[in-house]
Amino acid sequence: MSTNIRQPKYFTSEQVAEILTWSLVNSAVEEALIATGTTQANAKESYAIQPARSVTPCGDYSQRLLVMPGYVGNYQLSENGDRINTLACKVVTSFACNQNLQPPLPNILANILLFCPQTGQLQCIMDGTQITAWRTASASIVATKYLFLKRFPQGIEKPIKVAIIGCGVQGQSHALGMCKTFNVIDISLWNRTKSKADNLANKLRAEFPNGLNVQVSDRPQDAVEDADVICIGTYAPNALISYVMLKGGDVHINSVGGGQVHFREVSQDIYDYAVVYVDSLVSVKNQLQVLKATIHGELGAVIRNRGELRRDGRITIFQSLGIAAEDATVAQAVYDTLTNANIKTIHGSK
Ligand SMILES: NC(=O)C1=CN([C@@H]2O[C@H](COP(=O)(O)OP(=O)(O)OC[C@H]3O[C@@H](n4cnc5c(N)ncnc54)[C@H](O)[C@@H]3O)[C@@H](O)[C@H]2O)C=CC1
Ligand SMILES: O=C(O)C1=NCCCC1
Repeated sequence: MSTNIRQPKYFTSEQVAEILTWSLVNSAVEEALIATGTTQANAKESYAIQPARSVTPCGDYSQRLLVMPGYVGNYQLSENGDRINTLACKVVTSFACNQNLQPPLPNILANILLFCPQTGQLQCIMDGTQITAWRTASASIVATKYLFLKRFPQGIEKPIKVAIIGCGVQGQSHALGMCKTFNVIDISLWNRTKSKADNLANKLRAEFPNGLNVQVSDRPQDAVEDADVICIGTYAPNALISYVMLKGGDVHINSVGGGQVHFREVSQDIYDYAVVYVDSLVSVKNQLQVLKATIHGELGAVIRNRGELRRDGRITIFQSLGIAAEDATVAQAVYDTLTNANIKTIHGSK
């Protein structure tokens, strides 16, 4: 039998990295968050179908394979772009031992499979390691914009002080993304091994030579004491920050670390005072049962103006679990740029 099946393209980590910019990733991730929460095909709105990811422990829980399928329908990658559909599946491993290898490997390694949404044929496999780092920071950026900066008259122009707790892959992408996207005047870094925070500080000073004050802190409490926005992403099994460490007034926390013992890096007393939003309520059922917090709603619902933004919530937490729709829309934007398809995507500086 003759066959029209074509070989999928393969895009390396270097090819993907060439394309990634904060404006491209932020708009793709915002679309994914908006689509999440509507699961029905709908002529007017975007929607997303993303079953709970499967997790296969490989020996013990510190080594896991996660499979994250997602379909995002009827969405736009840019304001004037056509409405498109994307079918993708990220296959990602999280092996905590990788950092001890010589030379070290990232703990989290990913590939994204992108399929033709009409035929189901595999179009390409692209490295997803960079995309995971960028899209997770980007979800925190979108959360900071809608849950925090929109509270103030200056909006995204408001000068802010940021703290980064954990300067691994996520800490680095959060620091760079926050400083590229917002008016960050001060950034404080803390990491268990101080040299990692020092390295990130040097990188930030080189990248933002004017107007950004970069500090390395000896303790988490020193890093967060003046912070408006805190980004925390570690494998810590115990709380690293607690309520008394926070400044009074408005504070927003992006909590991305899952870790081996789930979701313990922010203390219970902060959850008790905070208004908590998530990326996906479906994921909460599967992954967040251990968390003793009332989940107020999905970030996407706030963006769509369907979900209420609680005005009395002076402390907000964006509890990020990571969703397939984010990987799908970013992978689509990268694919379109690399292949010149749907080319009305937005580009910007790195
Ligand atoms: N929400 C999401 O979408 C995603 C969440 N993650 C989670 O983010 C977290 C960080 O991931 P990566 O940056 O890729 O890892 P990484 O290994 O690059 O960095 C982890 C950092 O945490 C610190 N750390 C580890 N154990 C600690 C402890 N007991 N106390 C204090 N600090 C500790 C390390 O010093 C390191 O700098 C992990 O929990 C990971 O599962 C990762 C990807 C996506
Ligand atoms: O969303 C993701 O991608 C991941 N989340 C938790 C850790 C592994 C990757």
